[in-house]
Amino acid sequence: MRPKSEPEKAAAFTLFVVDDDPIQRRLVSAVAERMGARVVEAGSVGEAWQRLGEPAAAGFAVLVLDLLLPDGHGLDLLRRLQAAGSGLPVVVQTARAGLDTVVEAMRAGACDFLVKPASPARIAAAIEAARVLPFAEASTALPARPRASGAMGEALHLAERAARSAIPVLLFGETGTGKEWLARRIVEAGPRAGRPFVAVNCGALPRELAESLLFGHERGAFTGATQRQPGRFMEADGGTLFLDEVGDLAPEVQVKLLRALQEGEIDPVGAAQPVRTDVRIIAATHRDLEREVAEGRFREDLFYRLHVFPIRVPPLKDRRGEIAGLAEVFAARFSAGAKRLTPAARRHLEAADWPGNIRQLENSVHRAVVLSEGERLDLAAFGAAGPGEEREDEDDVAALGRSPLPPSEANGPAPGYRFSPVAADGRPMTLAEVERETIAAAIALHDGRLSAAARHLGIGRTTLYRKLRDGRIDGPD
Ligand SMILES: Nc1ncnc2c1ncn2[C@@H]1O[C@H](COP(=O)(O)OP(=O)(O)OP(=O)(O)O)[C@@H](O)[C@H]1O
Repeated sequence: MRPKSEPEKAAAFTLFVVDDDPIQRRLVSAVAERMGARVVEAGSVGEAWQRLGEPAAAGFAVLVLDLLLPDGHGLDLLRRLQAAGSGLPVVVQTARAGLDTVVEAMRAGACDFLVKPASPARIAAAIEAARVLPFAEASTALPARPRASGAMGEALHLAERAARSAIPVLLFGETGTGKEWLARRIVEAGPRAGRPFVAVNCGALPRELAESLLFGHERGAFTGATQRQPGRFMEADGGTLFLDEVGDLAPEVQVKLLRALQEGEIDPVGAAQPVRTDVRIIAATHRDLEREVAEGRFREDLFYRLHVFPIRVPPLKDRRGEIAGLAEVFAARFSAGAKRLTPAARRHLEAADWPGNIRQLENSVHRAVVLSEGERLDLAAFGAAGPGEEREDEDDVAALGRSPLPPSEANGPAPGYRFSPVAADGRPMTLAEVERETIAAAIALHDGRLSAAARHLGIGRTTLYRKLRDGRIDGPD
């Protein structure tokens, strides 16, 4: 519990600041002292290590650590602290140029980072967050020792760390692997739980409206702007903005996002003054952002800003141990607890490849729940397995004959395709738009191979060509 009453708020804590620059030390000390702290200072790795060995170090509440020190690197100190099992929360400070080392620092256990020159408000916020959020308390919503497989275990472990701070997080992984799901878990486990969580699919933002949808606009800022709109950033103020498919942002929006991340300020379209916001960014992408940078489609400076804490969410085929559990969770959810999978159905799901990952599994189970009549979700409900397979499960094989859909249709919607019949401006789509969206998704899913996309859509290649021509859908080159 955070203290609320005045006397408790003033209770002193000890801040340890390590920086070779006396002006920087003074700046941090002044902020901390205003927060009621006692400050201990050191100017080098050697001096810091010595102080940390003294009995008084047991009372240190937070360490603000510069990375470039005259006798070594702050990271080494951080690693030594971690190796020694110290629970001291560490906020690292770095010069603008050294941003790539921030990734390492966060991985080595730092809970936040400050880019010099950081404003007193930013320094105070980082110290406060580090101080009131001891690791154990912060991480209750994420399993401490995840039951997930190795690859997902690593992601959950990093997510737990990310939950402790307000730094940007970049989640990357195939579509449907649970990036948004993980973003929500990160937020729920941290100090922004219960505050706004605004999710934006950057890939679905119409280019000409993207800027004003994200950053807002003033009345009269452009033709049709009859009212002032706050934009998603302002909606997320105090909370979190989840930018899905961040790699799809147009270059002019990338510039504005960079500024928001760097300065904590946004420029609504047509506004005379910038607006300060307090928004934590969690971004996600299924693209190889490094390649996007190399090929000039994504700004390098923005990439480094977003990439301070990357977490890879592995595909479901590398997490087979989770499949049965997830399927049971979905079955229980969609049937209000009434239906369970048969062992054969579970084995079948575990063996499948799931190119659309958890979303595809979820869709399959949903469909199975709708199709099945009894309490058991058997192979037939999944439109699975020719007779001969899974013979040991008599009920399942017998049930195959009752499947109301042929297997190909019973496998769930196109893998990885998320159907959202709502246009970016919030109105229901027209049928033509739905068709365009579905075709575009199928083409994307098959990496631009039109024959495969046509087969997938159940139409001929010529029909697809015609639709591409008439529907103004961007086909591959
Ligand atoms: N560990 C999990 N437990 C339960 N449900 C999950 C889990 N991970 C993902 N899901 C569910 O799977 C579906 C897909 O997850 P999510 O939308 O987070 O994927 P994504 O990686 O963000 O996809 P995209 O890249 O297409 O946006 C969602 O309905 C989500 O609730």
